[in-house]
Amino acid sequence: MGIKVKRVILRHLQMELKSPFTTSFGSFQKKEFILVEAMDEDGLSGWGESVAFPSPWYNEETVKTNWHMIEDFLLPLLFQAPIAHPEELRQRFSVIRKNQMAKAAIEGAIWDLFAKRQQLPLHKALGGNKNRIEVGVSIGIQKSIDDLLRIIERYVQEGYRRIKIKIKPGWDVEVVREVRRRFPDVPLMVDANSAYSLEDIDRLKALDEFQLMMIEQPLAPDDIVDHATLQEQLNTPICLDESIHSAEDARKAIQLGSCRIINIKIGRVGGLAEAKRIHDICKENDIPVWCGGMLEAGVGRAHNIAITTLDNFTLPGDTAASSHYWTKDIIVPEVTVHHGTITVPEKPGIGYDVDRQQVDIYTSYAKVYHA
Ligand SMILES: O=C(O)CCC(=O)C1=CC=C[C@@H](O)C1C(=O)O
Ligand SMILES: [Mg+2]
Repeated sequence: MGIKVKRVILRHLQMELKSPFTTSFGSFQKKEFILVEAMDEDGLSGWGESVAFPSPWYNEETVKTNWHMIEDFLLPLLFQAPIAHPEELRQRFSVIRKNQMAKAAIEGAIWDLFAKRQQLPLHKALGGNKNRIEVGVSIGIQKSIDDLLRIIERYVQEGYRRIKIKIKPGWDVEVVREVRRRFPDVPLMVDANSAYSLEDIDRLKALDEFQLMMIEQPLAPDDIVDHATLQEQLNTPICLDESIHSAEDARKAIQLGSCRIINIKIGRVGGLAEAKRIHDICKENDIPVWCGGMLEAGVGRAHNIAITTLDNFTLPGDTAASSHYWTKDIIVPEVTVHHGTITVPEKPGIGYDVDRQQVDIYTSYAKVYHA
């Protein structure tokens, strides 16, 4: 018997980050996002989180475009017919071009609902096979190299399994050299968020001497051709983030040799089902994957933990502890990291309870939609 979604509540939340997060394209002090609650006939709730930011810096979606897409296009499709399995939504939503983050927010809530109805933890419903996952941490651009070194020191001591730092022209080779001098053995990677072009090839080649695990998304967000040219000339593996929106994109990037690693973000690729497909294609081609982060609150973080239990997620992801971002998260218990690992929760669904009181505190407005 399929899932009949009776009601969906969209909430607009605002949460203050403990410290600002700065990348090559901008700085965030607070997180503004849409939380999705989908209810079935039995009164069970499934939860999803949109990872779109308020401004279209990382990609073209925003909180407002997501709200519009969900309200005007995706909810009518969702309410149209019962859902036997959440994987059906990929097909049902395919009449809407792109808008992956909006689709993923709804699909995530339905996966949670589906798993709860099956009395299964989400990671089992997805076919995962780990009870513990390894995680790293992503550190934004800092005011000074000394500040950066101090922050890295703290996370290395906390046991995070790899350190990712953000780079941009003017904050790259010299910074990485200092980090390596101080931490010669730490698993280290850099993320450029598309701040370079092929004209910067010498600068990027200069990073080869630092034994980086990878360089994430050095070139344009819509490119896989120049990345192939660059990868040919670099020893360091390129990891694609912004350029991969689907399993088809992954197939083409692998075929062209544009990368040796892929960062999977559930929101960027349109949901858990597509994330799984990318995982599978990468696995067939010996391309390791890891789970990226979008400064998620607890619900999105729980989805990230679940997908990371698939076996080709062999590299530590960006899923840091709740306390790395928030004074108080929206789930109970919060996500905690011990010796660089997270214990995968075994409760049905996303495995954490949503703290409704905390959600209310962060909610600026909400709207209820009936089937
Ligand atoms: O801690 C996290 O959630 C990861 C943060 C992170 O690295 C990113 C968040 C948001 C946009 C990007 O700058 C980015 C990334 O590109 O991976
Ligand atoms: Mg990235």
